Amino acid sequence: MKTGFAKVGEVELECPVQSPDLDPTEHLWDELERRMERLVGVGVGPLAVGAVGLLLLLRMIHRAKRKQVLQDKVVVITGASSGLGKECARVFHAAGARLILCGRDQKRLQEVVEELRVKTDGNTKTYTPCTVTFDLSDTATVAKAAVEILKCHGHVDVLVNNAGISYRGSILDTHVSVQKDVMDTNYFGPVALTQAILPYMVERGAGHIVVISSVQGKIAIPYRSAYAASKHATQAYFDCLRAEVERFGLHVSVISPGYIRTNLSLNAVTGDGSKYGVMDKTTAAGRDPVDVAHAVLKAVTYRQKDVLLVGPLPALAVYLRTLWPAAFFRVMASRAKKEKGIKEQ
Ligand SMILES: NC(=O)C1=CN([C@@H]2O[C@H](COP(=O)(O)OP(=O)(O)OC[C@H]3O[C@@H](n4cnc5c(N)ncnc54)[C@H](OP(=O)(O)O)[C@@H]3O)[C@@H](O)[C@H]2O)C=CC1
Ligand SMILES: CCCCCCCCCCCCCCCC(=O)OCC(=O)COP(=O)(O)O
Repeated sequence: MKTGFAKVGEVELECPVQSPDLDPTEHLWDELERRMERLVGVGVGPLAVGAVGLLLLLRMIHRAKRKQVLQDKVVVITGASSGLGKECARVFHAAGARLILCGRDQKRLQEVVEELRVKTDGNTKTYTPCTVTFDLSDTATVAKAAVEILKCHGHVDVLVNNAGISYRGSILDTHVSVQKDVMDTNYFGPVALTQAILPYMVERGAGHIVVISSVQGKIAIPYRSAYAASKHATQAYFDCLRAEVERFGLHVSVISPGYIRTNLSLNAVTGDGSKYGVMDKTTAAGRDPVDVAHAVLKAVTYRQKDVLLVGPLPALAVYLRTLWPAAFFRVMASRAKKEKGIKEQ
């Protein structure tokens, strides 16, 4: 699909154009005109009409761009059975992508497929997703899973490495095997999957790899050693990848959210490998996964390289870690003592 220019008054706007003689944005302009006429009809002032018109115009341009980037594209999502992965499945499906949903539990994946099978959007051609079941922590089987994935549609346009597990525990009480397990799921699994699919993307000279990291990929907080380490490693690996594959026309997005309202804390492991099983207040008060899924879609649409999705305090912590590390370490040490109920000297 090419990019062309649509003229509105004296302003030239960049919009996607399918071919020189067929402009898919034409119906958008008609719709905009209809809506404006309706607004003028109910007596809204010209300035308000202009503002609403501009917003509608921006939304239409965004939708056209999204369609251009995602309609019919093959999108693989790991951890699609729940939480953020499930929401990503919903938004990428609605954008017209051909989905390949991955997880360990075929029954739960199938429930997502059934939900999406019946959901169709009038304006967008949608597809029934495929599923591939495998355990990311078993890196030996990931290459086999990649073959299954590639069999679905013959190629992959977008790989969303979303699956992950969290951890809670003090380093003193944590088995090294737990450190390794978290690293396998959150780091070596996505690395193995990415490296199995990458040669096919390079061969086609097209592809976008997304990884869901965390703000804990940028700052390390106490009692999260295994998780923060896996996310720091993730950030580093995918930053290297981005630089290395740019010359093949491939794109890499690292998404680093703060707390999201999912089952992440319920599913987290502790220092002895047992399930934490608690819905933390921070998780319950986190962002709506739907909003985060839309941010992932936006990162793919606009090829954003590094997206930090946090409030002002964690954002400040990220800058503090770089610009004034001593202050950051003080805050973290004090946080560690507070969590153990130890009074500051
Ligand atoms: N929730 C939050 O506060 C935040 C989450 N994130 C990140 O978002 C991502 C998604 O997590 P979220 O949706 O919150 O949590 P959930 O626990 O709801 O989802 C995790 C998903 O990962 C899958 N998964 C876990 N272990 C494996 C494995 N060994 N092999 C294959 N799949 C696995 C699970 O699938 P199944 O069990 O069916 O196999 C599940 O679908 C993670 O990478 C997480 O680190 C980042 C920042 C904040
Ligand atoms: C001089 C001014 C100092 C101000 C410093 C502010 C320091 C604030 C600390 C902020 C810490 C933010 C931690 C955020 C953690 C987070 O959002 O993690 C997201 C996840 O990945 C969730 O995982 P978890 O398993 O930990 O729930």
